[in-house]
Amino acid sequence: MASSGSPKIALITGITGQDGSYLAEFLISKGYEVHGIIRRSSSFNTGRIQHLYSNPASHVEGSMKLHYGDMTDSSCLVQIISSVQPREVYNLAAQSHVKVSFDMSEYTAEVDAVGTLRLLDAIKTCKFHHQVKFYQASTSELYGKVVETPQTETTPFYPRSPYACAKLYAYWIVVNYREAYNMFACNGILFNHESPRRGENFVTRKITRSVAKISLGLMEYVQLGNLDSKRDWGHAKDYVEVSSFERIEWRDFVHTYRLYRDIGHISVTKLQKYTQ
Ligand SMILES: C[C@H]1O[C@H](OP(=O)(O)OP(=O)(O)OC[C@H]2O[C@@H](n3cnc4c(=O)[nH]c(N)nc43)[C@H](O)[C@@H]2O)[C@@H](O)[C@@H](O)C1=O
Repeated sequence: MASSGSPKIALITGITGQDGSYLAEFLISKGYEVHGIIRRSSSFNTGRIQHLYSNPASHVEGSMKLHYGDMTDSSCLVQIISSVQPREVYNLAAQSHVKVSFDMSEYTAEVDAVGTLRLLDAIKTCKFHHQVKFYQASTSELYGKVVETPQTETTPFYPRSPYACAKLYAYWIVVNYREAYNMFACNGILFNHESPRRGENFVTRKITRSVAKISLGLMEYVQLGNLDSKRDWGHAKDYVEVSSFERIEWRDFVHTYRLYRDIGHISVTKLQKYTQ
């Protein structure tokens, strides 16, 4: 167990993604020992965190350690939690593409919904549920067919995709673990957030990449789908910092939400601390 002088230990699922990479950077800059779970792939999938290796050429890890695992594999989650002994767990792993969730709905539910349960259960199986702070990357897609605008923590959910339905289960299982086991478990409901590291099949990167290609004469036009969609956009770097327990410890979170709202975002970053 880490003593007070030891670095804080955080485990991030989805560390190779846009948010995972920014969160890893942020926590490392705060002196954390960061562990990440990566899926085995025949090609390297660590492009976004490559610069966090102490020696990128040889993949020698610095204050970041990677573990092979998968949200669909309970035993590997138990094994990783028991060996890492994290104090903070950030669950950012997901099949995160809304359109793809209609094509791969069962897989989306396995990873996004049951995967969250597996991770919580792994923490409990290891008997770490009273010492771990757990953050769940929740989503504004829970509001789906919105019931009121702007949305707040009390706005009813109305999910409209297999992705949103899976994330709704994850949201409630986190609440349930908090209430049933008195676990410090939080949901951060994040609206769209973008960056140069955004996946290329999300609409922002699709447009920016297409514009670049058009300007270079490599493409004639870009074809889009539904142009009536409305989104609230922020920068991923800001969003993960607000979501980290590093920030929550020194700032009242509801105040942070108000700050966000007051400066023009309708983003609701909801972190529900358990109440004794
Ligand atoms: C908060 C939420 O945010 C993200 O979900 P998303 O908003 O669906 O992401 P997007 O950037 O792919 O789409 C934005 C909107 O733009 C529409 N759209 C039109 N034409 C195209 C088009 O050609 N491609 C794409 N991808 N979208 C298009 C599309 O139908 C949608 O209405 C994920 O992080 C998700 O994980 C999450 O939690």
